[in-house]
Amino acid sequence: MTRVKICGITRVEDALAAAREGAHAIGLVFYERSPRHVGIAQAAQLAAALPPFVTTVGLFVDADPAFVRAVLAAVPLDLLQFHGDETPEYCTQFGRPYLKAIRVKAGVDLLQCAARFSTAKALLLDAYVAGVPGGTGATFDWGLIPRNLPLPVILSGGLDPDNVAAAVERVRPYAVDVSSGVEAAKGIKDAAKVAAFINEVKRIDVQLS
Ligand SMILES: O=C(O)c1ccccc1N[C@@H]1O[C@H](COP(=O)(O)O)[C@@H](O)[C@H]1O
Repeated sequence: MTRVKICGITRVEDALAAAREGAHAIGLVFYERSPRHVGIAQAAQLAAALPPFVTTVGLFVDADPAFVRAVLAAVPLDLLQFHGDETPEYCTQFGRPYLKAIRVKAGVDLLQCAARFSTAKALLLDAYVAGVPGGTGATFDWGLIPRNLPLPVILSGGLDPDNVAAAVERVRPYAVDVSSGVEAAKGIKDAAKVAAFINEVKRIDVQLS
């Protein structure tokens, strides 16, 4: 079963709609320059609104460790997502499970990345776009992903209801992650697109089983 994370949630109704449609995780963006950025109080409300068994992921980009600790003290995050140039030592200092995002472009050695971030729960593979850390809606060449990565792969970068089935069929990731591809506007999810995205993942899973 391919898990689904819906990232960049800013409204309780969007969190509930994602959970209702079967999302396994939601992502809260603690990166001030993102149009999907949430404050600590808002994030606490979003996390509290979720039903059980939906994972709450906190996304950070090269954040001050004191800020990450402040978020952790106020918001019950299940998993941390580090989406910048963080080192393994930085990522492990919080004593929490984490995902390490790698922005993929030609020449990147993902086997080396997996060895470097062996303490991560998974590698989250996103498209490299110069000057923007993520949430770009850009895809990358899925052929750059080795078949024998020793960590689970969470595929992201420009996924949407129209391409996610092809992505799952090609990459066979542990999970897929989407932000802009299911939005009505930046930070506002489109419930119909979220439903279509998750249904496409379920459909291709059945077809591949
Ligand atoms: O969503 C954001 O605004 C964001 C900002 C900074 C870093 C990462 C961000 N989102 C993550 O980017 C990828 C791909 O997003 P998209 O589907 O292409 O829009 C995804 O992992 C989001 O979690």
